[in-house]
Amino acid sequence: MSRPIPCALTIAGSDSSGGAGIQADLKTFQELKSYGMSVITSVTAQNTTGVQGVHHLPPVMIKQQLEAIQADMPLHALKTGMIADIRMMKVVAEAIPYFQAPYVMDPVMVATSGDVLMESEARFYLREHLIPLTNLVTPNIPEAEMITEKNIESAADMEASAEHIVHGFGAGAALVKGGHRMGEALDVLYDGKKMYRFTSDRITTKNTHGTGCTYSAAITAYLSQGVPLEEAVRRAKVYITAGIRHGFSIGKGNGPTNHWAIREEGARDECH
Ligand SMILES: Nc1ncnc2c1ncn2[C@@H]1O[C@H](COP(=O)(O)OP(=O)(O)O)[C@@H](O)[C@H]1O
Ligand SMILES: Cc1ncc(COP(=O)(O)O)c(N)n1
Repeated sequence: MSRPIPCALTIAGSDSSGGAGIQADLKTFQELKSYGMSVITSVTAQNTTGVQGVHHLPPVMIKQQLEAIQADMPLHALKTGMIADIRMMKVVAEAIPYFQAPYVMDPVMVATSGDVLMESEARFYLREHLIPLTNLVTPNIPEAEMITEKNIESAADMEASAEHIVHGFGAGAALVKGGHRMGEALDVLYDGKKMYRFTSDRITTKNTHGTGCTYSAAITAYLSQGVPLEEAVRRAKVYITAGIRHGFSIGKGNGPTNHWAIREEGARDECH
């Protein structure tokens, strides 16, 4: 009997330049051999220099997309990215339990370019109503600080933040990403029992558009294939590191990650 095809869903915003959002997620699912599906929350007019315009889809249309998938499609893991306001978050929060699949949340608040992608009052709704539904939350340092309302200076602070997000706000697990610090690119994972550290060398590059989207999509793809959480993060860290190392210098601003890198590199494991 042939194995069922792993199916992964992204609920996120569209990035017209193809580096972040829905486009990054679907490229990652495809590259990692999961069947990719999408629910679009907002359409952004965006390129490597920033976000020029945003149009939010009506919540009823987000609901319809979710119902279309629920009615017909198998699903083995899902992720959320940009969900800009409370009305959209409500629709997503109602739908998640019906999928009965691992849920990875990338709490997208501000783009690499500095453009705001989530209304400020929606942050509290996300914390109270969406985080408790997650199997994993993947904040970068500014997002983790926003969620816990505590500053992060050191690696120990990152670990305390991950614990706080799990025990204080009910996430299944938390991966606090250190892309915004100096030195080694350290991420910490806390799964409610154990703390893990994932590190790679820091790569000198401006091409980091879509790194958070790509990383959480890679974790989601591996989870859809039944890979356990810690191993899924370990493999996703290898994927994103290769993608950043071989990022594209296209456009005038922050170029995107390279989804072919891992194939071309032969999955060289440079993370520990
Ligand atoms: N310059 C870099 N060199 C190596 N890894 C990086 C670099 N910048 C970010 N990363 C890694 O990319 C992933 C995404 O992290 P981060 O940039 O913090 O997320 P976000 O895109 O959400 O801001 C993390 O694994 C982080 O450690
Ligand atoms: C539609 C959309 N979703 C998410 C991001 C964040 O991505 P990043 O912070 O890595 O640029 C983005 N720029 N656009």
